[in-house]
Amino acid sequence: AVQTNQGENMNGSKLLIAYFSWGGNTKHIAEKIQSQTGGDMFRIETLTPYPADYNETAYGIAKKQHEEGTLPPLKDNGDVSQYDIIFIGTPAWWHEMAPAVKTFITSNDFAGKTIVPFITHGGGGEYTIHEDMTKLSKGANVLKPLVIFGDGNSHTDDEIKDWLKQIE
Ligand SMILES: Cc1cc2nc3c(=O)[nH]c(=O)nc-3n(C[C@H](O)[C@H](O)[C@H](O)COP(=O)(O)O)c2cc1C
Repeated sequence: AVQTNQGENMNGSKLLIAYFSWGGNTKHIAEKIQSQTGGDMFRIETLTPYPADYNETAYGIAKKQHEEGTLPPLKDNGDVSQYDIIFIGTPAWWHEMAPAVKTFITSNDFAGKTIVPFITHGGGGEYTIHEDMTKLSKGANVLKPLVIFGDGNSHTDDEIKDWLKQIE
């Protein structure tokens, strides 16, 4: 569900921070972005939750979904219609965005909107997630992603501040 804050700033644009997070890293970064922008928050969650066990999730379900290109159903597809700028956060899962994020993007209309990706990873970096989001979100302007290893470090707040300059 959408948590409403002021939701509006950055020259009157309405901001949404949508993210998927299994282990908490991407959630942590989403919260940092929220505290600097005041955007509304939306947590992307699959209808069937992933198991808490790493191997079961990573090598079982997520790997299979990656190989088969599955779009897992979500608890709530969200609604981006009232927003101008949508931050989309994902962990790198098997060299791409998490399947739930694909479902979120393909079940919303991003035409004419701005997407600002943020990615957390375990050492592999951003892969082709920027290009993949551009292809999936037909008609959106997809800006430069923020790319964070794990849940960040003591420079992360400054990095977010610099990265946000592209939308000011
Ligand atoms: C299913 C799964 C697949 C992953 N695949 C990759 C990968 O391909 N490359 C990488 O650098 N890290 C990979 N990781 C590590 C995560 O991207 C990293 O820990 C991320 O920060 C997790 O975000 P979260 O805590 O919000 O879920 C994977 C983790 C999981 C659970």
